[in-house]
Amino acid sequence: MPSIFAYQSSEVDWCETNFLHSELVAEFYNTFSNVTFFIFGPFMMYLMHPYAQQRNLYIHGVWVLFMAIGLFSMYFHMTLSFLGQLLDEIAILWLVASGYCIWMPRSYYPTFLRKNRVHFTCLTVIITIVSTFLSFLRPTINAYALNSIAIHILYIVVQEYKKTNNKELRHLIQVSVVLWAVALTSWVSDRLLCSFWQQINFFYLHSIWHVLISFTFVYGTVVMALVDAEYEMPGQMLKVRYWPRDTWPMGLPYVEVRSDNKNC
Ligand SMILES: CCCCCCCC/C=C\CCCCCCCC(=O)N[C@@H](CO)[C@H](O)/C=C/CCCCCCCCCCCCC
Ligand SMILES: [Ca+2]
Ligand SMILES: [Zn+2]
Repeated sequence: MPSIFAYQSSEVDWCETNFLHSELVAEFYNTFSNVTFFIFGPFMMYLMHPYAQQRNLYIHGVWVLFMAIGLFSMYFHMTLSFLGQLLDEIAILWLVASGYCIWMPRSYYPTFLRKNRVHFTCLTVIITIVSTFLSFLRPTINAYALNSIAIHILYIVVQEYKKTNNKELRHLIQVSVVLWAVALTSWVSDRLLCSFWQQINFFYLHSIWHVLISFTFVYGTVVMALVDAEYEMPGQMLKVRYWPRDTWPMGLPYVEVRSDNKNC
């Protein structure tokens, strides 16, 4: 039985040809396409700092986990080791869990929790600890299980889309869903249609997934911050801004906190 650190000890192997560009890096493009996690992580931490100060400083932990995913994902694609695979998947699990604890609107909590965020956080942490142990049992299904969490997030986002008249929020939800749908199509296609992609020498779908899912996460956090603020930050208004310019057709969204003076 190979060591968990050994190159190619994972049962998962992505469509990109192994060791094509280097003897040390198994999947070159899949490894270096994780660079977006290292760029967006610290940058979003900086842009969202005023919001985190007002709402909850634990939000910075989300960006730390996001960067940890980039690091573990790089290690995984570089080695295709079992340890790399598990670290990557467990970090994703904890990122999703921390997103739930911070931003899940109370109206979606199970009724027995009576809209208590502390109790919801405890329940989420217990489920996440159990899932962390379960992830060792059938490692090949972990990624599919993680992707299926998107169905629940999508349900919440669609409900909030139907409720809101906020044009900025509606636009951000539309962009997030399109980004996520294209990202997921790339991920699934790399997994299931690899022989076709190899015939036409196009091995980049999983790299495209890395870039698109990191953009989805940035857009998704701004969506959740706006939804959450409607319930949890009365008297304060969140204004959506884009880096580097609000007027550019593409940019990184973030929120600015303003006092709501409509009662003055
Ligand atoms: C109210 C709750 C809000 C919680 C928001 C949490 C959203 C999490 C979104 C993105 C997570 C980023 C995951 C990046 C993974 C990158 C590493 C990677 O590629 N790993 C692969 C192996 O290399 C692995 O196979 C990937 C597994 C699948 C991970 C799926 C994560 C769930 C994505 C859920 C996105 C829902 C977005 C819906 C937007 C409207
Ligand atoms: Ca490969
Ligand atoms: Zn990956």
